Amino acid sequence: EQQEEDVLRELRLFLRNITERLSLDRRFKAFTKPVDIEEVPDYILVIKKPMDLSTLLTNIDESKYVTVGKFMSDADLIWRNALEYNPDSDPMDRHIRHRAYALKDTIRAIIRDELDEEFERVCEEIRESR
Ligand SMILES: Cc1noc(C)c1-c1cc(NS(=O)(=O)c2ccccc2)cc(C(=O)O)c1
Repeated sequence: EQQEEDVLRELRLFLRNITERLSLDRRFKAFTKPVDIEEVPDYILVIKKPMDLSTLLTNIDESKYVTVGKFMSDADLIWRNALEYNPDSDPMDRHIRHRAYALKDTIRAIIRDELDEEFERVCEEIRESR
């Protein structure tokens, strides 16, 4: 009913705000768009579920996330994929891994500081009721 739509709208605003802030951070430029298959042809052979910040934003707009937890699983794919595809000790791989870990820590710090547990519990109840 209307209250549920109000909660889901507030969730979309919260998640859009986080995603846009991450996209503005220069450290995360390589995570803003899907990895370019022309540039990195074997990427989709290695990475089963590509994810990036612009795709997160589209998913939010399409009401794909009913809880912060569902959003977090997709957001975590971004840095997990980067660690998986760039495991070597050469400087380029190390550089993208440092940014992947910075993304992981930044997402968790924002959620810990800004997500109201009671709000997430209400979102979980809506998910279970659907
Ligand atoms: C991400 C990612 N995961 O594996 C790799 C490898 C990367 C990655 C991919 C690219 N090149 S790209 O054309 O696919 C692109 C450019 C700008 C925004 C988004 C993607 C650049 C870099 C970089 O560090 O600059 C990293």
